[in-house]
Amino acid sequence: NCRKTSSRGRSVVFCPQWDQQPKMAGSSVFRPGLFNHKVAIVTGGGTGIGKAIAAELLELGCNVVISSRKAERLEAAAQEMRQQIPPSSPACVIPLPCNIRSEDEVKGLVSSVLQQFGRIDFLVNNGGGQFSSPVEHMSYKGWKAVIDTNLTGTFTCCKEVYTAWMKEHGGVIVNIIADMWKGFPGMAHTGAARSAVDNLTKSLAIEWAVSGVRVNAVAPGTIFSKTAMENYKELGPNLFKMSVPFSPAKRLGVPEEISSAVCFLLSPAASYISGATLRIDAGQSLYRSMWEIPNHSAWPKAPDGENQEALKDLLKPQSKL
Ligand SMILES: CCCCCCCCCCC/C=C/C(=O)SCCNC(=O)CCNC(=O)[C@H](O)C(C)(C)COP(=O)(O)OP(=O)(O)OC[C@H]1O[C@@H](n2cnc3c(N)ncnc32)[C@H](O)[C@@H]1OP(=O)(O)O
Ligand SMILES: NC(=O)C1=CN([C@@H]2O[C@H](COP(=O)(O)OP(=O)(O)OC[C@H]3O[C@@H](n4cnc5c(N)ncnc54)[C@H](OP(=O)(O)O)[C@@H]3O)[C@@H](O)[C@H]2O)C=CC1
Repeated sequence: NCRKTSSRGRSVVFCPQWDQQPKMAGSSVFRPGLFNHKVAIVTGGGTGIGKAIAAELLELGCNVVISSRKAERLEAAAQEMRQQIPPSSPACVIPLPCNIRSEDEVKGLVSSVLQQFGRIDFLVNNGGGQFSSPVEHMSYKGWKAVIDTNLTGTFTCCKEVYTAWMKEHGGVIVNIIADMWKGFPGMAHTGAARSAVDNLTKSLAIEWAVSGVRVNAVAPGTIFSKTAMENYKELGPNLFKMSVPFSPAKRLGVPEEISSAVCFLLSPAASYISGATLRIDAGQSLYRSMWEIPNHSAWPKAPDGENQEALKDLLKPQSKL
């Protein structure tokens, strides 16, 4: 009963929940059954943002494969999500462990999904992460772990899903990246990887248009979840608390604010959108950097001349300018 007729006689979709403020966690604003019989792989689908994406897809009737390294946590998340599926829904959720850093494991994941479901309509590359460290203290191994996960892992998942299914049948891919638009001091490895995925998204959107595959990215601002916070160990609570003033919203985002955008990009409502990156950050990327630069005199001096003299005058304690 979401369908209404507009004044021009067109059938439009109207969901009463759209009037609700705010959106309820665990309740999609999209039409129930929107993704009935579709099949999605959500990497990192057992925690945080990925779990919210998987739950919203399930609510919309999609069969969802959640995948990440830790099998037990994945199974527990799947059990929890199963409790929310109404008996009338055709949807199901299954956990399939896979480390996206391993090409063989990704190949295994894709072939298991095709064996079990016979199709893959959606791929959400959400699995990933990083640790905080200035570059000078970052080891080669640490840099590589982050690049292998966020960049190469995304490449591998995209390539395997495309060659095994989407090349012949079409599909939609959404890559989760980050707010790296001003660089990412303190987490330069992830900034470099996510920026590369932003570019990869555009290349794939063009290369795979011929197969009817749409490829987009979502760049979240600072999104709070317990698992995201725990990743940073004892630094976690402070990192997330410290981030609040840097959001124009003056609050952090939550995973459900990312999942609705991902569902939009996967849906027919986005049928003409490809190669785009949607920033979901309340404007954070347009605002202040969190990286403090202390006062210093290390910068190279400006060239001598009349402008430099005038500038010195301006900066004198009792300048008349
Ligand atoms: C001062 C900072 C200013 C920045 C402001 C921050 C604002 C708040 C944050 C907002 C943005 C949030 C973004 C998010 O993405 S939140 C989600 C976080 N979730 C995750 O990151 C989950 C997944 N993460 C991981 O699995 C790991 O972080 C990692 C990708 C690194 C993989 O780890 P894994 O344990 O699987 O890898 P390895 O065992 O192979 O280790 C490889 C080497 O990596 C180095 N390393 C790993 N962790 C650390 C660490 N905490 N500190 C320093 N170095 C680290 C290390 O060299 C590892 O090798 P060794 O163990 O042999 O030394
Ligand atoms: N929270 C935030 O503020 C932001 C998050 N992001 C990104 O969004 C995504 C989700 O993060 P979020 O939900 O917040 O944090 P979480 O830590 O809850 O999620 C990270 C997920 O990625 C999985 N993962 C990590 N490494 C691998 C791997 N090698 N293979 C497969 N799965 C892996 C983890 O599962 P497991 O350990 O079982 O493998 C976990 O489920 C991440 O890519 C994150 O970096 C981007 C911008 C901001």
